[in-house]
Amino acid sequence: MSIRITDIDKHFGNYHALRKLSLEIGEGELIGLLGPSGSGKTTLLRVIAGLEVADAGQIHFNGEDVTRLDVRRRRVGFVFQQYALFRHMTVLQNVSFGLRILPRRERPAAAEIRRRAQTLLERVQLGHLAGRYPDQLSGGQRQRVALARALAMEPQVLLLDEPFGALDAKVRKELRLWLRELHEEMNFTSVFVTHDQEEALEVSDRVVVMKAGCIEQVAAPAELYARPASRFVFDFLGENNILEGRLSSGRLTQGEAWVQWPALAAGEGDAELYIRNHEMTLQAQPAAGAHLPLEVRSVTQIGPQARLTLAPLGWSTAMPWEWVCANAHEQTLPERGERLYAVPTAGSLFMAGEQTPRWLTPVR
Ligand SMILES: Nc1ncnc2c1ncn2[C@@H]1O[C@H](COP(=O)(O)OP(=O)(O)OP(=O)(O)O)[C@@H](O)[C@H]1O
Repeated sequence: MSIRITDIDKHFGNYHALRKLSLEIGEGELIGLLGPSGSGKTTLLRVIAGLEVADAGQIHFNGEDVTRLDVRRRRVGFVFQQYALFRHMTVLQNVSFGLRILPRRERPAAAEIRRRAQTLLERVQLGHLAGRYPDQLSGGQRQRVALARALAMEPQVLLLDEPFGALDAKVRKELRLWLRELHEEMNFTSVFVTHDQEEALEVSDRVVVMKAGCIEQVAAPAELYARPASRFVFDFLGENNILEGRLSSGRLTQGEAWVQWPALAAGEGDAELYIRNHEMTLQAQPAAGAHLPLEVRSVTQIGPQARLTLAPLGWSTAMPWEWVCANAHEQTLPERGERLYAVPTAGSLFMAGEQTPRWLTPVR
C-alpha cells in the first residue's frame, strides 16, 4: 500500500502542528519519523490513521483519496508505546479480539480465528505463551503481543508510535531488529515514530526528520548520516565537533586554533566548521592544514570502543570535543592530561546566519 500525503495542515487552537506537509511513502516501505518533542510526529501518524482530521490537504492510499474516510475503514494497524492489552484476556484472546468483534458478515469462523491468531503468535515467537495473561509477560513480550494483535486485522498500513520507548536498551535493540525482519517477511507499509536517532537509522528504509510541523529532510539512513542537509539535522543527529571562528583567505581561525584548506577560500566572515567523528583523527603533532590543540580530559572505555573527551587549548568551544575510537582494545589509548592535535580530513562549513552547509567534500 503506498501512501501519498499532500499539503497537510493541522492546528490545535492557535498552535500550528503540521504546516503544509507533503510526503510520498512507497509500497512496503518502512519509514521512521524522527524529530524533537513537539515537532508533530504523532500528529502526522494520527492524521495518516484517520484518528485526527487535518484542516487542509489530502491523504491517498494506493491512489485512492481516504482523507474523509473513517478510521475503521482505512485498514491501519496501530502499536503504541503503552501496550494496551486486555488484562483479563489470555495472549491468544488478545490477538484474536479484533477479529471476534467484526460484524458477523465479515467475521471468519471461530476455528479460523484461532488458527490465524496462533499462526501470528508463532510469527512473533510467542506461540508457547498463548495461554498466559499479560501480567505474566515481560515488557518486550507484551509489545510483541500488541504487534501480533495489530497484524491480526491484516492491516495495509501499520503505524507504530514509539513502540519500544518504554523498554530497556537491550530489549529495545532486539525488538527493532525483529521488527525489521518481520517487516521484510510480511511486507506491509509501516510508519513509526521515534525520538531515538540510532533506532531510526537502524530500522528505517528512509528517515523523515521533522522540525516544527515541517519536514526538514527525507533520506535513506546512510545518506542522512553522510549528508545532513541543514544545521538542524546536524545538531539533531549529534556528535559534531565545532570550530567557531573567523574565515579569511582560506583560513578559519580562533585563538590558537586554525584550519587552512583550499576549499575554505570561497568564503569570508564568521563561520563554524562541523567535524564529525569519522572526519578526524588525533595525533601527537599538528598536521600541515590544521592546528587544533586539545587536552584529553577523560577516556571512557565501553566494550571495544573508547570515548575521549577533549578540551581546547588556547581556543574555546561551547561544548567539549569528543572522539570515539572504534578498536580501542588494539591500541594504546591516550591518557588524561595528554596534549593531542585533531586532524580533520573533511568537514561542513556554516557561514554565520546560514542554515545549509557550504562544503561537505573531503579535503584530500
Ligand atoms: N489534542 C491536542 N490538543 C492540543 N494540542 C495538541 C494536541 N495534540 C498535540 N498537540 C500539540 O501539537 C504539537 C505536536 O504534538 P505531537 O504529539 O505531534 O509531537 P511529537 O513530535 O509526536 O512529540 P513527542 O515526541 O513529544 O511525542 C505539540 O506542541 C502538542 O502539544
